[in-house]
Amino acid sequence: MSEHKGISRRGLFGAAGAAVATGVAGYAAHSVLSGEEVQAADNTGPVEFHGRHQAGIVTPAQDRLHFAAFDVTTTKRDELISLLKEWTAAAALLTAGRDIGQYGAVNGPGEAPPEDTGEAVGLPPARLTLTIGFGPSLFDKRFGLAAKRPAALVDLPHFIGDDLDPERSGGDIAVQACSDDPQVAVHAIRNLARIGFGTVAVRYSQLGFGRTSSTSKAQTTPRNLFGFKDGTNNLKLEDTAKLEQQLWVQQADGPDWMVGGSYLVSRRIRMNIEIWDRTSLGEQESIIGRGKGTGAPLGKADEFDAIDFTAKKSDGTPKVPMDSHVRLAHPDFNKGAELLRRGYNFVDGSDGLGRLDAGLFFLAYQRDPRKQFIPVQQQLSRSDALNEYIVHVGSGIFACPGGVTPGGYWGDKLFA
Ligand SMILES: C=CC1=C(C)c2cc3[nH]c(cc4nc(cc5[nH]c(cc1n2)c(C)c5CCC(=O)O)C(CCC(=O)O)=C4C)c(C)c3C=C
Ligand SMILES: [Fe+2]
Repeated sequence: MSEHKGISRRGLFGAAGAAVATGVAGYAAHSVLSGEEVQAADNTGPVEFHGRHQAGIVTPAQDRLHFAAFDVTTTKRDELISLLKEWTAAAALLTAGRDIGQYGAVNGPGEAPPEDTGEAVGLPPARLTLTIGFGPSLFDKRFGLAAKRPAALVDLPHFIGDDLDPERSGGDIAVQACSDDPQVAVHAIRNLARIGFGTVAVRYSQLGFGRTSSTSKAQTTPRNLFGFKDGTNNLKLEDTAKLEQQLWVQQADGPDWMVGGSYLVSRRIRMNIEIWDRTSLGEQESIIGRGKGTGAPLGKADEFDAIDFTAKKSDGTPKVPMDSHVRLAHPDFNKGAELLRRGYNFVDGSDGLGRLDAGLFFLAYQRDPRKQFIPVQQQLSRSDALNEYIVHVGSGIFACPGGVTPGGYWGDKLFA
């Protein structure tokens, strides 16, 4: 862990006097990290919270997720702004691996509830990132934001096969917490929800494990619950020119408050793994369009070989079938559209019918969902061979603004 001022969770006990209480809304203003991302060799270190873009989008995907969608329960704009300020100050501390508040978990007065819930005491930051997004419903009449709703923040259309649960869909605000330690991610969401009591309420939340995408070429490609490598042909942080083209909102796109930001689409996709597990290896590979062992495109040897959509088998049929997932999702068949996928596996117990309630919590960031997620999903929902094994049961779309500068707060340009 890097050296910086303030009380780290590791050095917390008895150190309350070292906290300097000058932060936003009474939160201890420990100095922020001095600049570039600090990467401990064992992935326990912090990821810089401030910057041009929010962390948690293109920064290397961590192994665990706690995603929460909130409804705003206050009707007062000032209260919402105050909460966003408090959340920002807390997020800067949490991502630096520190307790929140002036006194943290255990150094406050014995008569009052602790400022920090305490379950992360002694744990390192574990690359925690906290990423905020604003849903379409926030731009209704309540907070005077209707004129600031980005044109790209559309309500997602119904897709063929959707079986969405409204209680697992939507949300005024989303916070994505990613970390390599599940306790650190859960602690972050729990404390943000606690700070928000009376102003926001959790609408739904989702835990995820085993990232299903790489967002950096330095990462190995993980596997999803169908056992396939997932994230091979993803946007990666090294593709800087492509990121400007496909991921980050540009000045010309507008609105101003979204420049440097990105749009998040979340889909809770239930995977019928018991049926999948009775499907032959050859059939599974034909459905995805890649080999299960190597992750290579069908007809190729290596994972990162380019897909040859023209290659034919001896019987004249395409090696990568017409209804295979990778063919239908590929930019060549989607007017060049790409996504930065950042999803996680989930298993939420079983469903009472002997089946695991398991799947993929699909998260994808993009510059404009009208040109990216929506047309790609329209095509997939019509023709993807994978549809026999999956069903989309939850959905959200969120405008994630650019990064916070020191002294600023989440959404400051939106509320300016
Ligand atoms: C609308 C976008 C997508 C949804 C929804 C989606 C669901 C989904 N995907 C897999 C498994 C794999 N997807 C793979 C590639 C891939 N998927 C999408 C988009 C959606 N997937 C894209 C854009 C791509 C890349 C296509 C390309 O350019 O080649 C792969 C292959 C490995 C990889 O490149 O990542 C797998 C495996 C599941 C199981 C799933 C729903 C549960
Ligand atoms: Fe996919």
